[in-house]
Amino acid sequence: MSEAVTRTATTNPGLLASLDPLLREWLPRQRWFAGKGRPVTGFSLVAATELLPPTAKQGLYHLLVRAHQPLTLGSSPHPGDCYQLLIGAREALPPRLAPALIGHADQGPLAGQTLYDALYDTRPAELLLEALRTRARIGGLHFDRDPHQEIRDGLVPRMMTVEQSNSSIVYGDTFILKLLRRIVPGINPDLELPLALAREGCPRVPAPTGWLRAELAGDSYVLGVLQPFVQGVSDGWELALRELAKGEDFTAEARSLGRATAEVHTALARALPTVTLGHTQIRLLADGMLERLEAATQAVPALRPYAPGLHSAFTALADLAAEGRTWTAQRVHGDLHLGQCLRSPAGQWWLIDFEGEPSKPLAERRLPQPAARDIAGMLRSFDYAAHSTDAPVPGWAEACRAAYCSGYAEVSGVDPRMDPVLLRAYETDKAIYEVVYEARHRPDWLPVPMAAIENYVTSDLI
Ligand SMILES: Nc1ncnc2c1ncn2[C@@H]1O[C@H](COP(=O)(O)OP(=O)(O)O)[C@@H](O)[C@H]1O
Ligand SMILES: O=P(O)(O)O[C@H]1O[C@H](CO)[C@@H](O[C@H]2O[C@H](CO)[C@@H](O)[C@H](O)[C@H]2O)[C@H](O)[C@H]1O
Repeated sequence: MSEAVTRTATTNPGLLASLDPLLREWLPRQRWFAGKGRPVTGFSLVAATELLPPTAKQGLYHLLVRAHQPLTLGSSPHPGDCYQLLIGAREALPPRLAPALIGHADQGPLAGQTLYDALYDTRPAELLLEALRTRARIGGLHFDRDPHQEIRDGLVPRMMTVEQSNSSIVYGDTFILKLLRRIVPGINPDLELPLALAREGCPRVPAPTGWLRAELAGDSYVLGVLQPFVQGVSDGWELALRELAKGEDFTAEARSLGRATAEVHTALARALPTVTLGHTQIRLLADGMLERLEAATQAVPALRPYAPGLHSAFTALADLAAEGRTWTAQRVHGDLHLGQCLRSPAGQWWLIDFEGEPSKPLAERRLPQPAARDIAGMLRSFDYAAHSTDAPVPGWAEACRAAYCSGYAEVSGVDPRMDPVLLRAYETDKAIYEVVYEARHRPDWLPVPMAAIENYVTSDLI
């Protein structure tokens, strides 16, 4: 295997001739495809790296492929998002790889071969781990690791089957490798923040063991992060729904989650620069929220009747800044919700997935922001859980929200409820984001954030 990973890479633009017709069908169906609802008008190959010696029987290609999509119907094609793909080619697929099928190529260099998503396949997955272990460099792909953490040989890979925005492979219940699907140049917070937290010795986040980057035309792209796999965990979302179904209280867990969030925020504020936000910056923040509201009402017409009411949450924030109020901003998680929190059987909470909101530009995701942004995300999540159950428990979300804020205050010394205008602005912004997210990805869930939207415009309560 090490022979394979040290081979010189080749770039083969002809591959697209084989892939194009198949990707047009397959790519838009993937959960992680970011351009849903807009037709794909073509592809261009950003990079292609052969990871196995091509034989008549099997091929393995690491590809970065740009999908061209017009911004709106009839407009000119825009450069499009770039996706990371690991494409396998075989004469025929064994039944265990049926879920990975992309299609049968009938043109180009791979004509006659069956193409599939090779992350599901054992040998390609092993090869990625081996490359990280040996710090391999294959063409523009740089595999690296923390020299202080050992990566054992012989760990058996399995593809994760949970709903997620990227794709992850678990190795022998010891490591988890997340391969980012939509990739952008620059420092990715999904690697940057866990590395910074590891340096601070923060025990609430798994410390990165390895990482995969691409160096292309002077730009660096983070493609994947390997972390220790926390065994036997349940995520906060599963736990919350389980307790709700039993009509059980979740406030002890919510409080402990508030404490864990504050631990992470405190460590991030120590590890990376903080700034003070004054009138100008808060005005920009509020303007951004207003713009997102405007864009969301275009995308989801059901939001339109609520727009004036939602507007006031953002103007109230700008008004406060105009009166001279300032806020501290720091690096934050950026997309915190119950599904990003894992609880180990020993009762410890771990926070994962520091990518931020994937739809936002990287530079924006890396800006220091008030910690209230993450807190608002979690508060929304308790509300989501309460609205997603068949057996609603009156007051459940409110009690969890209060316990979470109390736990947060116990560790940080700051109770988020003391800043209701900021919290409300962030919660409203998050609920609007969720409306767009659900409309695009899970239309059946749209009523959940819509209920919150309705509530925000009819109540003053946080
Ligand atoms: N270190 C870990 N230990 C155990 N499970 C993990 C770990 N990291 C992620 N997971 C599992 O993988 C899922 C997806 O991870 P996440 O980082 O949220 O990916 P995505 O960005 O694709 O949504 C999580 O919901 C969790 O179930
Ligand atoms: O894929 P990610 O976890 O990075 O985040 C995206 O998907 C989430 C759904 O899987 C979405 O979260 C929303 O639904 C959750 C329940 O499934 C709920 O706990 C969250 O509060 C709610 O925001 C998230 O917004 C989106 O970015």
